[in-house]
Amino acid sequence: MTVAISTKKLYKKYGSRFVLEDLSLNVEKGSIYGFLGRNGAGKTTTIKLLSGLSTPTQGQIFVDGMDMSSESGKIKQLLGLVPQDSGFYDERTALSHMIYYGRLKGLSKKESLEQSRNLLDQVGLGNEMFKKVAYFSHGMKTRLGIAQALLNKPEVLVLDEPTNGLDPVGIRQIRQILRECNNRGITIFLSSHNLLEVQEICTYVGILDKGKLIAESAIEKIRHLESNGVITIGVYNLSSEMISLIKSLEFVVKTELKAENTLDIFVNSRIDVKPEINRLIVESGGRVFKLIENSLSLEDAFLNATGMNL
Ligand SMILES: Nc1ncnc2c1ncn2[C@@H]1O[C@H](COP(=O)(O)OP(=O)(O)OP(=O)(O)O)[C@@H](O)[C@H]1O
Repeated sequence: MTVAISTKKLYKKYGSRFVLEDLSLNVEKGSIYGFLGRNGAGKTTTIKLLSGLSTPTQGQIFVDGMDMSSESGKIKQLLGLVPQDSGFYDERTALSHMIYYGRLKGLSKKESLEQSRNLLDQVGLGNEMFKKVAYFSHGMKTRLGIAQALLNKPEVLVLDEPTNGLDPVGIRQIRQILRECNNRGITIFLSSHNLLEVQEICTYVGILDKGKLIAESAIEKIRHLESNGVITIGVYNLSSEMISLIKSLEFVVKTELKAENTLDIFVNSRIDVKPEINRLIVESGGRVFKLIENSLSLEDAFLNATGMNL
């Protein structure tokens, strides 16, 4: 794969405490990479390192093949950052804000005006460009932050929890904007603790837990980390012997008793194993009243991977 961002054995220490340890991640060019982790896992710390706002205690960062330690200036040119709290000047209009940042990024007056107008249109703020930022909603500010990051045509867009605190309409707007950016070839790296969000938009996911990358993969594979489906079986006369028999099946990862006679069976198999489970129960004298299969959500995969549901 062609790599847009990679880190090699990255460590970050605050005081005597490591908040990132041995972090080696690879973001494929053209992908939408979801960087998933709980509060305090180290997502913002990583984003600051990737965008050159902070330096690692140890390890290396490469963006588009360039080493951050020696070429951070060039990297900053091709990377657009949307931090969690973009500092906007309340008294400026959206357009004057954009032009100001365009100039800071080295664009000429004309280029800056042209790009600013186009980008504000792209993020749905075309009709609000003469409004002061002070009157913007949280969602509008997030969209303005994205427009700002897109000035000077970055190849990679890095966003720190872009949908945090937004309502469903705001979330959908951001998702749409990011998809359009990605369709134009921009690689997207976004952090989130919202599993559904990541599942909805990302093609790749890395799961960060207490400063360590515990999984990184195409989203479909993460979903299949331990089990790729949950089969719920209801048996009128479910017994502990029947549960033991089910547990002994090769493709069964674990079981969870939901109610007196209902069992969730986490399976890892590419073929439909319901008939085999049904046969086993019936042959042991069980009277089955329900047998359904649900695919495992990313949340379940995440909880499995972090061991939080044990
Ligand atoms: N400047 C700092 N000095 C000391 N500790 C810090 C500093 N910045 C972050 N930390 C600590 O590093 C850990 C990781 O923080 P970070 O903000 O990267 O997590 P996060 O995954 O982005 O969390 P959240 O989802 O809450 O934003 C936390 O324990 C935090 O308290």
